[in-house]
Amino acid sequence: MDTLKVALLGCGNVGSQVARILLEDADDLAARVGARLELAGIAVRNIDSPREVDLPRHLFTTDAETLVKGKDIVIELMGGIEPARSLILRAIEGGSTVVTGNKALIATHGQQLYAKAHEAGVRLAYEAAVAGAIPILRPIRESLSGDRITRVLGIVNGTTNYILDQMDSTGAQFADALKAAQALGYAEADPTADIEGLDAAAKGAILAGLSFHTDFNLDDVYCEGITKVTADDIAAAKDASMVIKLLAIAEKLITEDGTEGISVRVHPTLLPRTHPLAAVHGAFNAVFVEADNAGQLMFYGQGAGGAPTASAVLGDVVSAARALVAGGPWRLEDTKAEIPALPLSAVTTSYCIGLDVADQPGVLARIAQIFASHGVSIETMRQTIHTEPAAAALAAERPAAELRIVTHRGPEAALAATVEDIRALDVVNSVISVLRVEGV
Ligand SMILES: NC(=O)C1=CN([C@@H]2O[C@H](COP(=O)(O)OP(=O)(O)OC[C@H]3O[C@@H](n4cnc5c(N)ncnc54)[C@H](O)[C@@H]3O)[C@@H](O)[C@H]2O)C=CC1
Ligand SMILES: N[C@@H](CC=O)C(=O)O
Ligand code: NA
Repeated sequence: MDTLKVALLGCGNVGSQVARILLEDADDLAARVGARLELAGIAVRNIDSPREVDLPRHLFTTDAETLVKGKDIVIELMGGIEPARSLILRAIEGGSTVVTGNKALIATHGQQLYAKAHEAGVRLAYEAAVAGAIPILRPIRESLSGDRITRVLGIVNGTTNYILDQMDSTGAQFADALKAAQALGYAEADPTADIEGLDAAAKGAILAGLSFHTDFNLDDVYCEGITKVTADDIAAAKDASMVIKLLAIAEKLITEDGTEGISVRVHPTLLPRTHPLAAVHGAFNAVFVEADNAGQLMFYGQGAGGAPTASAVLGDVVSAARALVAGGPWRLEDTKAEIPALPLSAVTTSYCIGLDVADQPGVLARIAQIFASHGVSIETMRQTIHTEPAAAALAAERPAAELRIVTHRGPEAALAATVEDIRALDVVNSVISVLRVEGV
């Protein structure tokens, strides 16, 4: 039986699990591939760092550049842009198949990497980059390639879903929930990427690119993270039988002037508790795909964590290794559509606006008048009289009330302008929160 040489770059949460599976399941993998996958080496920063998985010391090297030379398959699990990008380019130029889980890299330098892989006739696979263990990229790229996708909507970041879920179900504080997500191996090396929505935005760009056969990168994605979501927002959502989730949404839209475009956005979103995505707990992810002929599909599973993500990496490795054994050519999509990315202002959505207002006659009428002036229609309005007035109300020395207003769907630009005009009203102490609503 032939042997395929595999280099592994990075031995953290995911890399260590990939190494474990390559060694423990070597016989099974060989039977599935038709060749043995020989782990030739693992590039690390420090050979003596403690690791969760016990791996043979002779495999470790700090010389990643030499390790990638002459390998059939290079697996990149270091994360970050450099030196991951240069090492991947070197591997591609050397004729190696590359498997990576690095969404930050694919969403920023994907086009350069695909072009190089295309030129070299090698495969670049990254199923682990989006929604961890969930097979989502291959179904979009292959199973749905005969259909027309119109919308992709999902929870694609495990860390933020874990944090929001803990805050909702146990009343945990944001910082404690984040620490737990880090300890469980869900968070990025710098968790800012998770909580500011950038990780989900990178995944949104990748999903949009494959779904709409065009090139998108991180800059095309409107991105809002969860750092402004407060315990009060979560409690208010609960009162209204809603839940807050960080969603990535990519959809095809026709603008007012008839132009077709794609909107890709990531933001905290209110969903009814009866919505299927509301039942996605912990670090689980779920992605809805809507296509012209298939209708609605939902993909669900573990979106983060060492072993689940390693499963997706190994899936790509086995698939690429089989292609190498069969000696068949690897074809990437040749022709791309050129559908523009649309700004957030082109989107139609619904808002839930939380306001701290003066509790006095005429306030509701003045607020309602502003909605009317922007053509935004109110669906529900809920008023709570503060037992403990907010700081802004105390400063204004007047009784205060909290309003939660949910609008009907309307143009994002009109909704945003409405909020700005309301913010300027003298009877409004503060705009407590603005959350978009889906699924109602
Ligand atoms: N942890 C997760 O749940 C998931 C992670 N990913 C992606 O997989 C990749 C790896 O993630 P984790 O394993 O969680 O990260 P990690 O931070 O646990 O591991 C990365 C490892 O690479 C090593 N490394 C970094 N730069 C290096 C260099 N120049 N030379 C040698 N070693 C270097 C680090 O020392 C560390 O041990 C990232 O791109 C991440 O976005 C994708 C899906 C899920
Ligand atoms: N940090 C990411 C890891 C998987 O992509 C997440 O929390 O989802
Ligand atoms: Na995946």
